[in-house]
Amino acid sequence: MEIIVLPDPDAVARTAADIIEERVRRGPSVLGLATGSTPLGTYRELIERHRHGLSFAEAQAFLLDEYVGLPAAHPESYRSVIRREFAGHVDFAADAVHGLDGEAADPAAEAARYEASIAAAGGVDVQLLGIGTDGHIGFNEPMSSLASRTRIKTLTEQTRRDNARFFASPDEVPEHVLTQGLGTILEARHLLLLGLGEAKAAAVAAAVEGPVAAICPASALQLHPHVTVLVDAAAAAELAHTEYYQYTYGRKPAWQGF
Ligand SMILES: N[C@@H]1[C@@H](O)[C@H](O)[C@@H](COP(=O)(O)O)O[C@@H]1O
Repeated sequence: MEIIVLPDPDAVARTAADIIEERVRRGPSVLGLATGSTPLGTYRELIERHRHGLSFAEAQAFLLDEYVGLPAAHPESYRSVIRREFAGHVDFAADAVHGLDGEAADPAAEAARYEASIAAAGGVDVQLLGIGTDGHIGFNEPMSSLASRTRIKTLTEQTRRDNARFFASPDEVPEHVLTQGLGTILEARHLLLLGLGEAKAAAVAAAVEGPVAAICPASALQLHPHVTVLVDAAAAAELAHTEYYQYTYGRKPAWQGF
């Protein structure tokens, strides 16, 4: 795991975009996209680079999760959010951006279909991840099995409160979601976890320096051979070993498989 502490959210966005750009330029790629506010700067940076020639025409993308019960056209469905914040501004081919159908009559069948389509694409090359204040990734809430696959989950009250800002009222936040499982996420070849702001400091510290435990789903990343964690100074505030992370970052090329 490489932990890179950067001065501010802009530096996190630029570094995340560097990693994604490097993979996209290397040839056909499969990107794993996250929603939430954390990756928005990265998406803005990638859109800007697209305006300067970076093409996503050979890339495919898979979303991490989706609310159950929201139609695709709802402004807060994750399929809408990704189109509005990123995919709609770059040149992905038609049908290259895949999401879960939150309105599927049979959520288990939808989850199985999604797993199969990720596999058919050859798996995810770079998976972008945010982190919830409770340590969730995707919508894998605390106590999710570290081996879980794509499935329906019930949101915690805390996550519903955290996400209420995107809806007209807290009651409108769906109670259920479909999410890639921790086992699914761990199959991506490179995991890129972003943490911004002091509200994430405790979750980042638990994920990176705490024990691997279902109480902090993001701690499952410690089991993966190629993880890059990009945090701003505020989100790094509760890490105990920042001196070491800064020291190593200055001494070897970042994210290239150390
Ligand atoms: N399902 C998403 C996660 O993928 C995201 O990481 C988390 C944090 O959101 P934010 O980045 O807005 O803090 O929110 C949601 O619950």
